[in-house]
Amino acid sequence: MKPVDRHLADILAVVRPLAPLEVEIDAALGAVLAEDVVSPVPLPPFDNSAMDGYAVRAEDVAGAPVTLPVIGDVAAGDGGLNAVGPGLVARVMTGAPMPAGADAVVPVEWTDGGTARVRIDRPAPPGNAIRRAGEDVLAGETVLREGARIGAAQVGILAGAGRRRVRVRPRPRVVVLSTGAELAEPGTPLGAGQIWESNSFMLTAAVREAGAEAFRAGSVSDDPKEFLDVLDAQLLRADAVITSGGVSMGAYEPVKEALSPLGTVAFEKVAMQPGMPQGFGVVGPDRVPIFTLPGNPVSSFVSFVLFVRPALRAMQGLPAGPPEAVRATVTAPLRSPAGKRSYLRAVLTGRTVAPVTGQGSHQLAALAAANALIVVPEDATSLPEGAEVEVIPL
Ligand SMILES: Nc1nc2c(c(=O)[nH]1)N[C@H]1C(S)=C(S)[C@@H](COP(=O)(O)OP(=O)(O)OC[C@H]3O[C@@H](n4cnc5c(N)ncnc54)[C@H](O)[C@@H]3O)O[C@H]1N2
Ligand code: MOO
Repeated sequence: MKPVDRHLADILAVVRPLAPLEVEIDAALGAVLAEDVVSPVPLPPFDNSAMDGYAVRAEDVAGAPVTLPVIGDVAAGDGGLNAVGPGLVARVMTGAPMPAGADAVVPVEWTDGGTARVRIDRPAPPGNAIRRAGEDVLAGETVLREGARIGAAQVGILAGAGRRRVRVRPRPRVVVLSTGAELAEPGTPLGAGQIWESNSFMLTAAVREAGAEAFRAGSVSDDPKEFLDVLDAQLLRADAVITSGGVSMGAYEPVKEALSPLGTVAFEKVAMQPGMPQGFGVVGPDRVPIFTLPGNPVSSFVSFVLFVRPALRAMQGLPAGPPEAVRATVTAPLRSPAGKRSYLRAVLTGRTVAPVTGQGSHQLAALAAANALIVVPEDATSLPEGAEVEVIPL
């Protein structure tokens, strides 16, 4: 059987980062930056008041209480300003440029709030309540680096640094397709021998959690011809395809039957539990990567975490490799098949990890109750309670 690490390496050798493109910052959320972003000006661009109050010369209010004449108002957005001469003050608002001559702001709470003359009750030291030009960012300073995921705060600084468009790697568009004659759409009644279709919903959600865009193409029955037709129609909008089911040893394995003759998708047994039957390759004229995951829901999910998520990271230009793991002490003895790496569903709490009840690869409720996978190495068939194990947080 093929080692897990080699299967991932084979996948990462094929997938490529998507070509960068320029988008409006409105549309950049969730994408990965494909350039360093530099601010053309200092931020803030000018010295300005941090509070509503009065721009003063600190030396004039050192002996407060004092009463001084107010020469006028400076609002946020005001341009041409009068200088504040000795013994004079100007009323200023938060964000307003500091008038020349003034070197401190007295908050309105420290005054009687006067508009022609103002009584100032407390002294303000030089620099009080002033936000200096360049205090956040210097002119020419890099505010975001290539490879950063763009979240709300990153959209904020793009706009704040005056950018309207930005170069990003787009979110990969991933088509998700389930196969199986037994599958009924959730929300419809179950017929004899049917189960509700869960994998396409779960994998679509997993794709979105991984920062990519997902299109759920629903499920097709066990007819390889129908599978190929649907795949063909979906390829137009796909940077990658994920299928579930139809890849093991049964009499009706539409995915394997349809794709094997192409010669571009390899179906292999990977030394892992769950998730042994795996397929990966490329399809269509654009050689779109396709992941054919096993149909058992837990197998599908674990395969996504181990193989598809790293590939989607690589397509976004992010560092890609095996999922990050931590070490923890296990609260119960563990068993694992010889020669396979097991990924047991578990609850990780601090530095201890407890396997959940229900380790079958059909036991989706147990997966939903878990927040981590315990990794049991290929050469271990059992581990005692208290053993230190590797754990992948989910
Ligand atoms: N004789 C053998 N039988 C099986 C082997 C084997 O090596 N020899 N491998 C087993 C393993 S391991 C797995 S995993 C499964 C993989 O099978 P397939 O990928 O072909 O998937 P199916 O047969 O279509 O389905 C398996 C199982 O999962 C349920 N399923 C499938 N799709 C969905 C879906 N979208 N939503 C919910 N549940 C789904 C399906 O009903 C089956 O119960 O093969 C073993 N057999
Ligand atoms: O890969 Mo299967 O997951 O062992 O049930």
